[in-house]
Order: sequence, then structure tokens, then C-alpha cells
Amino acid sequence: MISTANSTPSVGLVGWRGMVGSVLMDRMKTEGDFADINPVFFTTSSPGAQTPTIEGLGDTGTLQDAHDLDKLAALPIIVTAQGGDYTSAVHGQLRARGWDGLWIDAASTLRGNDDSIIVLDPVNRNVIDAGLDSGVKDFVGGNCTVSCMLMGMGGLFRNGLVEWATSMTYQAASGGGARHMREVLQQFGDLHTEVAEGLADPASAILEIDKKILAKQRSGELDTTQFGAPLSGSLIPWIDSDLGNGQSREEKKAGDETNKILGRTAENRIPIDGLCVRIATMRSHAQAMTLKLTEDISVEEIERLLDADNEWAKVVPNTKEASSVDLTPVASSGSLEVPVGRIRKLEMGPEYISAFTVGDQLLWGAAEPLRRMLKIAVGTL
Ligand SMILES: NC(=O)C1=CN([C@@H]2O[C@H](COP(=O)(O)OP(=O)(O)OC[C@H]3O[C@@H](n4cnc5c(N)ncnc54)[C@H](OP(=O)(O)O)[C@@H]3O)[C@@H](O)[C@H]2O)C=CC1
Ligand SMILES: N[C@@H](CC(=O)OP(=O)(O)O)C(=O)O
Repeated sequence: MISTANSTPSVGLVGWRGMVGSVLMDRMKTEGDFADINPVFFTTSSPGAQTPTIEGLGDTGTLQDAHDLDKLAALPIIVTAQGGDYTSAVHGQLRARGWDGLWIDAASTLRGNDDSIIVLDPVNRNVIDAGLDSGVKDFVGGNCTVSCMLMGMGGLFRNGLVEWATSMTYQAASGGGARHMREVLQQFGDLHTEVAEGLADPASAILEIDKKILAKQRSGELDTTQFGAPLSGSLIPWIDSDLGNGQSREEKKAGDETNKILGRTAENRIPIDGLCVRIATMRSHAQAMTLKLTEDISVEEIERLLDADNEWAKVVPNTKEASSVDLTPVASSGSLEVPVGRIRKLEMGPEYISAFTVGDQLLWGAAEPLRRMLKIAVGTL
């Protein structure tokens, strides 16, 4: 933990009003975390404006300029959910001038660096503690899909029971940020408007309605500024940039980040790969997995290990009723619980199993690991 000489540490908060940042703020308020820090709020867009009101805190002044290196360098800890461009612009400059405070970040920019740690403390508290002891200063939240998956499937990975895994994801619109959520809702609204009359008439032909929807989706009239293609009533089987080898950057994160979080290296890396798909859900990322286990263990034992791994993983019985109600984005959104279900042996052999996990990518997938890392840093977790 950081030495605060018995005083309450000042913590710079950047990106607090974005998707991830506002969920982080909510969680910090709910858990009373502001009692342990002096928050200093930054902005990239409106320096001098009013800071957010935090119950129980006095005047926190006005918003500071998030590009003011002198202001930032005076702080022992900076937490940012501003995004990768901001990290690229500021982090290197701060380090270059000798700033040795803790940088806690939601963006992917620093995740691959040898001197950064990907934080997910229910899974890798040992790695975090060892990093703090050895002087690591950059602590980064993992990719949302990876973190949610590991919170649900940690019982198998952490017990060395996974030989390899594939994951096919179903990622929510909010993974792209606030504007992406608006776009998907606007598209749904525009599609509904197109067929509202026919929909209101139970006698109208459904094929006519379907034809009109498809025509609208293909018309070029829907706003697709954020996603680049219609998402509502459709899907987009590509997330993040093209690595040029047929793999998307989002897909590469699955193997790289899972292994880094688990403290595995090239020598004992678990192969994990699959396809990442954007769907028109609002919040929560899901994934269907195939795992090859290192040994043939019963479904009951698998479920026991998953449930026991951490207090948030929740096994959902492999029934139609339970899966339809408890294993969905509607069930997981806004909750810290990570449901995991559809666990069964596959036809390929007794070591091959399926699993389906879903988790709120703004909670365990983004804000919660940062919030908890801050608490670890100030010595309250
Ligand atoms: N969305 C997700 O599910 C996840 C995101 N991440 C990562 O977290 C980082 C932040 O992502 P995310 O929170 O989605 O990004 P957002 O686009 O929602 O917010 C980022 C910044 O945009 C500015 N902004 C401009 N207009 C608005 C507006 N209308 N409402 C709110 N903020 C606005 C704010 O900066 P300012 O106040 O300075 O103007 C804000 O801090 C990224 O690096 C992302 O990759 C990681 C895991 C999951
Ligand atoms: N790429 C994720 C969200 C995200 O920001 O991921 P990362 O932090 O790895 O860039 C999504 O679009 O669903």
C-alpha cells in the first residue's frame, strides 16, 4: 500500500462522468470510499466547472484541467477512466518527469506492459500484493469480457483445471461508451416507428413488417455513427481494431489478459481464443465457452468449484427455466453477481464442457476492480 504518513491521501479522479467513471462514482458512494480519500476531480472538457456533490464531503473546489501535469504530479494516486487517448497523452509525460505515484486505469493502453499489473483482486490479489511490494506503479483494470469471465470461471482456471478454452462473446452496446448506448436505442426507435402502424393491427401480415424493417436497416437512413453498421435487430461480429491476421484486438485480449491476470507466462500459458460479437443488448457482456479440462471431473464438482471460488460467482442450474431467468443480461445488469451456467459435458469427450457466463461489464468488467485497487492502495481492503 502507498505510504500516506497517517494522513488521508489525495486521489486524482479523471473520467468520473463517463460510463465507467459514473459507475465507479456510484460504487464509491455506496461503499463509503470517499471517507478514506481526498478526491481531486479533473476534466478534459470543462476546467473550472463545479465538481460533483458527494454527501458527507465538504467543498471539493472546482474541476481541474486533466492535462495540467503540475496538478497531477502533486498527487500520490491518480485513478482514470477517461480512455486510452488520455492515458497515451498524459501517463508517459508524468512518468518522464519523475512522478512515481500510483496510476490506476480503466483503459487498455498499459495492460500489455511488463511493468503493469492487470487488477482483479478476487482472482489475483497475490499478484497485486507482490507487485506493490516490488514497486510496481501502474495498475490497470482488465478487458471487461475477460474480467467477467474470470470472476465466473475462476474456480476452474485457478485450480489448474483448464487445458484450453474458446469463448464466443455477446457484448453489449454500452461496451463502446455512452454514445453507443444512445445510438442503439435510437435505431430501435426508428425501426419501431417504421412499422408502428402495422404492428398495432394484429391482422397485418408479419412478412410485410419484416420486409419494412429490413429495408430500413439497409436504407442507410439509420444513424450508425458509433458502430458503423446497424446494430439494432442485427449484430456485428467484430469488436475493436483489425490485427491484420484475421483476429480482432478484442479477441487477442482473451488469451493475453487471462494469462497475465493469472500470473502465467509463455511457458505455462493456457490457450484461449474465440470470436467477439457485438449484440444490441444495453449492458452486460456474455460468452458461450467450450473448455477442455485437464481431467475428467463431474459436473457437480465443477459447479462446486465455481461457486466456492469467490463470493460473486453464482452457478445457475442447467435448466431452461433457470437459464432463461437468471443467466441473462437482464438478470446480471446492475449486479455484482456473475452468473455461470449451461455447464454440461460435450459429445467430444468427458474432459470437454460447455459453460455460459454473463456479467455487468461496467461493474466487475470495469469499475469494481479499480475501486478495489484504490482501497488496496490506501490500505482499506
Ligand atoms: N464501457 C465499457 O464497458 C468499458 C470501458 N472501459 C474503458 O474505460 C475507458 C472509459 O470508457 P467509457 O466510460 O465507456 O467512456 P465514455 O465515452 O462514456 O467517457 C469518457 C469521457 O468522455 C467524456 N464525455 C464526453 N461527452 C460525454 C457525455 N455526454 N457523458 C459522459 N462523458 C462524456 C468525459 O470526459 P470529460 O468529463 O473530461 O469531458 C468522460 O470522462 C475506456 O478506456 C474504455 O476502453 C473498460 C471496460 C469496460
Ligand atoms: N472493448 C470493450 C470495452 C472496452 O473498453 O474494452 P477495453 O477496456 O479492453 O478496451 C467493448 O467494446 O465491449
